[in-house]
Amino acid sequence: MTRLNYTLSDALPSLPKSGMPVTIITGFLGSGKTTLLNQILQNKDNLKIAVLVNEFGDINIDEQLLISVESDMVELDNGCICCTINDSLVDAVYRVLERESKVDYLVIETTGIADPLPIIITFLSTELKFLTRVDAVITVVDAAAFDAKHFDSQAALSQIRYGDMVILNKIDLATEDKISEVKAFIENIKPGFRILPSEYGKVPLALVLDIGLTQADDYQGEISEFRRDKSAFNNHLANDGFSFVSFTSDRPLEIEKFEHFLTEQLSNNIFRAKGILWFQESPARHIFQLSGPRYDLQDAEWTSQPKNELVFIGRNLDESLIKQQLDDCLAGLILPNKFSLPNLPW
Ligand SMILES: Nc1nc2c(ncn2[C@@H]2O[C@H](COP(=O)(O)OP(=O)(O)OP(=O)(O)O)[C@@H](O)[C@H]2O)c(=O)[nH]1
Repeated sequence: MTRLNYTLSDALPSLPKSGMPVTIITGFLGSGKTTLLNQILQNKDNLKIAVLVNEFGDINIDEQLLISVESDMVELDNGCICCTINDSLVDAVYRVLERESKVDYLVIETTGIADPLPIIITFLSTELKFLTRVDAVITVVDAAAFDAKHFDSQAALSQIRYGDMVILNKIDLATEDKISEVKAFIENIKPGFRILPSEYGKVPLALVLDIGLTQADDYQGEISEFRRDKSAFNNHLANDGFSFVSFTSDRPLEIEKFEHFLTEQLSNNIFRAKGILWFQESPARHIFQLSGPRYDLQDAEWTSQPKNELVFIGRNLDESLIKQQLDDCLAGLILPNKFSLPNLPW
């Protein structure tokens, strides 16, 4: 990946202000949040950035996709912090604040189906308001996939409504007309909104970190409502109807069978999939990404025992069917030599 010409020491001469600055990266499934986070981490210079990654599913794929971050700087939280807010989020932020080596900045990546509002409110209305400063809520939008139906997801709309700026990502995949259409849609929700077009999250860091966009006073109404009825903020998953299916295996897949699964069997209610794949035919570790109609595989090296780890996210998923289809992609059992049958005398 190319390094940006901006360094953080150029960009952020004024750090720190009061409280640890926090940037919340939100945006729908597959829009490019982890890609943006990787860009930030690759260009962070000497700034000590801790990241809090919240993932929907029971396998931490994002952790394995994050590059150039010291492992002790990542806090993980499976599930969805917007649904289990307060305690787990507050605890995770405390763990960051209590680190021996001082952390300069915290970046949070929410799940793609998270409503960012409860997360923002947790920072603005709990004891975290004395310890941190929400700098900006950045919404990553897929310029090619987003449309006025916003994936039939309340959370996707909330991500725009409660963002402080939009990174209009994947412009390489969108036509000029589509980009204008998405911009107009966003403008309509938030007139005058800052919209930054990008490819693979490549944006100058000075435009995304320490920009002081979040105005706590704007949230007084929501904070009162939240204090009155927390549950109203917690039911988006039921509304949006997303679920996940995860699959792991210590046996390799067969490439041809897996391709057949992708092209012939994959149900169209699967919106997003990601994982680490092991193919019988290849010594490489393959990073698999599927977002809407597109998928790709990137080669990497194994740093641990090869295995398959996959998560599928969508609506009304048939878990047993997906697992059966993937089981059918596994290579046949190969008996290790020591278990092979001896030459019998007859
Ligand atoms: N063509 C293209 N692909 C992109 C761009 N940005 C990200 N991608 C790809 O889109 C896929 C999803 O990107 P991620 O960064 O994992 O998306 P995410 O928002 O973190 O996804 P979730 O964690 O599932 O919500 C990956 O295959 C990325 O390589 C872009 O600007 N152009």
